[in-house]
Amino acid sequence: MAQAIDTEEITEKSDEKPELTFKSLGIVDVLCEACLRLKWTTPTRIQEEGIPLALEGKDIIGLAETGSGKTAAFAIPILQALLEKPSRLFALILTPTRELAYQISEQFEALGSGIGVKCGVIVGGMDMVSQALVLGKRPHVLIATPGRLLDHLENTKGFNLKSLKYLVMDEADRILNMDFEVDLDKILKVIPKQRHTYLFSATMTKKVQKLQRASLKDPVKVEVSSKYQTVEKLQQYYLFIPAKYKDCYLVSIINEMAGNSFMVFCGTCSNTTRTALLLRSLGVQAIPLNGQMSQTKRLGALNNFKAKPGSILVATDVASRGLDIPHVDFIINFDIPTHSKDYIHRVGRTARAGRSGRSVSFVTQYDVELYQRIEFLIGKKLPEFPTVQDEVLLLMERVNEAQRIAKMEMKDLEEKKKKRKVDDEDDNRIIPYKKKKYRK
Ligand SMILES: Nc1ncnc2c1ncn2[C@@H]1O[C@H](COP(=O)(O)OP(=O)(O)OP(=O)(O)O)[C@@H](O)[C@H]1O
Repeated sequence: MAQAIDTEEITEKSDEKPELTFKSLGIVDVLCEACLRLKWTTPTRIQEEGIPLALEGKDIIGLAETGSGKTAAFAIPILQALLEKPSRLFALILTPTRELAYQISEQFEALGSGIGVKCGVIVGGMDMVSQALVLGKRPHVLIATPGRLLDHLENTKGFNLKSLKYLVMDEADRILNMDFEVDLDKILKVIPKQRHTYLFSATMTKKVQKLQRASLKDPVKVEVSSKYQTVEKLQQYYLFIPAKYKDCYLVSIINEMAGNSFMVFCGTCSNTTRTALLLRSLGVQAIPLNGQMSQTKRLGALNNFKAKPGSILVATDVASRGLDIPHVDFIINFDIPTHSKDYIHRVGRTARAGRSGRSVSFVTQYDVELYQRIEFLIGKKLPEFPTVQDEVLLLMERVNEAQRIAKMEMKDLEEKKKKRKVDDEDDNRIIPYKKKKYRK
């Protein structure tokens, strides 16, 4: 009898799966401790599958849904390699937007705090002096938007691209669809062949495969989601509305769901400004974010939104990729995205790291085809968001007044902008050479 109990115990124990931890993936203690400080106890799937391969030295193409921890999937192995062979200018991370570049830098710093990692960020809109200052500090990890990066790097004294051991393209499909391909070709030529390359995104394109054939050495594909998968815990809806009532429906949903943090996506920069002004005149905390804003204003807007749960970020697709703001619980596609793939990234700003979230896409009589393309891409038919039109239209009078105020304020802003332009042109006449150089 005693014998039988023993055997049962042994069988039970050997059936147990060994606990999955960062340590069990081969991560050194100092980095495991950093993960624990961030309250990450278990690796996510892309980390579980990607990190061991990266530690073996493989090149990786990683596909995993939004909010699934791809940043750490490439950051942890790079930090571990850096710890083994400390060297300056060790890794170059390319990413499509400025906000994302700073976010990635913060994540590297949080994970690498125990090993004293130094990060530098170079983004569009920075002048040459600031860029030179960043490079002058010779960071271990350089995070950059591609832009004219290589020209700057080549012209910077003492900067040797040959020291780079790691190249990452975060949101790889987006980077490869930007206008920077010439730069990329150059970068791939200059960085030594024995570099390690990681391409990560929640969506992939043929271009990534092309690049892979052209310049990666036998990469391993780690696909833990399908190409166009949205997050399981995200409740997605559409809402069919006549174009002339759009504003009313937006205000109605925001009123009804007051207390939630929203991201409202618009198709143009000017619509983000107009919509934010309209919401503000109705007493709603709305913050615009678009690519026409200055670097300082963009970062300010984002920090403002992050610091104020319950507020509303009204943004173009400049905010659709990669931004990780855990408290976002509602996405509104006020203008339907023209590229269906952007839909996946936009709605992926909520329901991150296992949380739940909701999204609603406004579809007017002009958007039906675009919307059908989205449904086809994600492979599902979405339910309609429940609203009562009669109740929504009760807001009409207040919204009309807010529209009028927003229109006037837009006009004011445009006039101010025109005046600034004239002032700039005057400046140009005084110091034409300097201005030209800085504007490049
Ligand atoms: N192992 C983990 N356990 C718990 N949370 C994690 C873990 N790894 C990462 N996270 C958290 O998950 C969130 C999303 O991570 P990240 O921004 O890297 O996602 P992503 O896959 O790059 O998303 P996107 O495709 O939208 O860019 C972050 O807040 C991060 O802190």
